[in-house]
Amino acid sequence: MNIPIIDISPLHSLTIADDHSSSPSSPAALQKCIADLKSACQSHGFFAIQNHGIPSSLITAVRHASRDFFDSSPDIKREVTMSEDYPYGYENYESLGVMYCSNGSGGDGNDSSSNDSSANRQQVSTMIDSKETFSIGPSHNSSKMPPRQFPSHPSSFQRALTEYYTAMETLACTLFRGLALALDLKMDWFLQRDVFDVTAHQCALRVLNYPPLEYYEDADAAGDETKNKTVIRAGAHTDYGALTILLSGGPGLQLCLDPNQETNANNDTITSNTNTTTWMDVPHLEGAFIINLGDLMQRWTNDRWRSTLHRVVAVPDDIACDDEGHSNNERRLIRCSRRQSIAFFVNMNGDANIVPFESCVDEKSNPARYEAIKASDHLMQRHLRSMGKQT
Ligand SMILES: O=C(O)CCC(=O)C(=O)O
Ligand SMILES: [Fe+2]
Repeated sequence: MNIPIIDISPLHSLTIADDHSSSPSSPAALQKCIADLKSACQSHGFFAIQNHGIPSSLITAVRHASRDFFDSSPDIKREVTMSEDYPYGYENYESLGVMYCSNGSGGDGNDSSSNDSSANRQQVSTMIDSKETFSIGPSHNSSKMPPRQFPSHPSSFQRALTEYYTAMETLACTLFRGLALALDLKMDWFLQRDVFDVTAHQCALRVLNYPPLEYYEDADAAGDETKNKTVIRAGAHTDYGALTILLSGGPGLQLCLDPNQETNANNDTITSNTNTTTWMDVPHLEGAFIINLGDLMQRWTNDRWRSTLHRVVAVPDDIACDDEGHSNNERRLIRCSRRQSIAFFVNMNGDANIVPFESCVDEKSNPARYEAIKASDHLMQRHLRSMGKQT
């Protein structure tokens, strides 16, 4: 089983057709694209997109600028940090990571949205797991978010992130047209001024850096799924907003296929039997973006579309023998290279009123499961919950 790969070129011509400067792509190609989107949103809430229109030069520029930033001195990196007043900037998560046997376990237990019961996990050793991120918010004042701040170095950082952010806004609009049609809404439904407006949305761009890591594994564990250690780089979680446009930094992203993952968009009724938790590898496809739906979209669609639990695990890139006498096949040194990802979290206008879509509600057979909520209140609720503060 794999996530679907969807060619979104028909959505671009749909946009161009709007201003009558070009003929739309064939109706059949558009219909297939919409049907593929609908099916992916209902089944996994995850899909890859091709022909997205983002120039590879822009992607390379952000990758390089972000690598140079994370390679800078701690002083530079801490010039702009996340605080109560500024929910963006630099964050360094140095938590005590824990390795588990992969006997159906998952999650690092650090994330409040992780749904594992620790009773069923077998801890085999501990290690320091680290991840650094830098985020920016919208540039416009009417988003009610604080103005953007950048570190003084590298000089290319501000420009690369700013340009990438703008390109992602455009891609989000293109995707929203397709998603609206998949929900039997008018093509520009999501792009209304009081729903997702380029002068009022609260999208966030985050560059992520997972440093390289090394650990030992018993030689007899190699190839044995029940003995292999699973090293978690980002704990199991769902994303909060409408959708995420992810440029993955290599293999390691996994989504939860657990049929017992009973979750709603508030994430407050998650249950999971860890013995049956199944994680599916999301393939790393060079040149494609991974799209995953967030909790807000699940809420909006009255649980018809899915915000799926996902995590990042370390994937060994080579297995070397320890040069300190552990080459006798007792222990193997596992090396995992650095991972750099770029996530664009598509959040609606703060004031957007999120009421389950009529097309997803039936008074008798499938009544609305959620009250109306302002998009900014939903984000705040999810944020507070992730910090362990119930709302
Ligand atoms: O690093 C990745 O590829 C995934 C990151 C992620 O899921 C997130 O930041 O929400
Ligand atoms: Fe995520």
